[in-house]
Amino acid sequence: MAASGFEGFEKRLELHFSGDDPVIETGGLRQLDFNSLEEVLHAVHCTLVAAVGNQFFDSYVLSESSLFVYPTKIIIKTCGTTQLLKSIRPFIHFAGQMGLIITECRYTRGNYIFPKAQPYPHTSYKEEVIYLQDQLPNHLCYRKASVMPSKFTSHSWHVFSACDKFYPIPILNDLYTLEICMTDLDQVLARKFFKNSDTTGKQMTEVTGIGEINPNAMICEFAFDPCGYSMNGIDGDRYSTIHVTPEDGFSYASYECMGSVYDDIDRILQKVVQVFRPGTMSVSITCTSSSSGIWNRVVKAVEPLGMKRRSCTIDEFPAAGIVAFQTFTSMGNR
Ligand SMILES: C[S@@+](CC[C@H](N)C(=O)[O-])C[C@H]1O[C@@H](n2cnc3c(N)ncnc32)[C@H](O)[C@@H]1O
Repeated sequence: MAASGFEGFEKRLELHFSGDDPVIETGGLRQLDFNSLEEVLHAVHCTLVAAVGNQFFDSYVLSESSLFVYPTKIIIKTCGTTQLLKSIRPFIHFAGQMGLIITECRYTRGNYIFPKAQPYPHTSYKEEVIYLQDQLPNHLCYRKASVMPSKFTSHSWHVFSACDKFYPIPILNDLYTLEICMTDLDQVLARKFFKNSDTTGKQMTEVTGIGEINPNAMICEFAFDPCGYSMNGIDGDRYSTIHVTPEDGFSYASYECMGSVYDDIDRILQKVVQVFRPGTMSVSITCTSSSSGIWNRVVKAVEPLGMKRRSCTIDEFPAAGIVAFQTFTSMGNR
């Protein structure tokens, strides 16, 4: 942990693979054994603390955030001073042993609160991109790196994506990835993420209202000592995940989910804002269809709760599709 405080902002990596049908039908990457996963996490400098899965995917709560393993996709997000990008080579290696080949890589993150505490290769975005370029095989030939700005130096969105020659144009579907980063949490609400001697993660999920964000989700949570909270939600083939650093001075919370444009995203956003009442919030949506205008629904959902939109930036990336990055600040009535 950094001497200055805990770095809540996560680094997030999404890797896609392809292979023969029999490999995928028998579980694909879900067949990765425990020792292999431990080896990858050792390189990243974090550990497994809880796990739950269903017929579609496996989810793991980590000492620093979360890991999701689908048959042909891995999503791993880690915070603190972890070295997330060091997982790329081992994941590609273990997937290769199963006959799976990487087809796509996406890396996203916000702005570190304590950038000077980050170890190599996370010392700067430039260094991260050089490292990513070096780790990925040549067949991922379509690559783009960009920093999407906002009005605040504290919130910008770093995006890198790479894919092979078959997928430069995203496959259109109704799915999106929603990534919310919140700072300056309401202090009264943040106190709920501090443990008493007998507080359980399950109690935090209930008391804070997190359990109401998606009542259909099966939740696997962990309460850290003396404070901090992480959870993974599983709802069919969709995941959601929340991580909370409640300490004053560097409080941070994140919410992420995979959703469909037909879902009630307004309700999800409103519940998330009500659980944390952040001073500043960024909302990033990655989707393949521009016609959905899903990002406009974000403004309509959160402005009535006393958040004002301060910026909106839109860009396009190979395979990932459209990324819309918006920032909001509280109007002060929280
Ligand atoms: C829940 S973890 C996940 C971090 C997540 N990215 C975030 O900031 O929202 C971080 C919180 O747990 C606390 N914590 C306590 N023990 C920890 C440990 N062994 N490893 C990581 N975090 C720990 C940290 O101080 C911090 O408040």
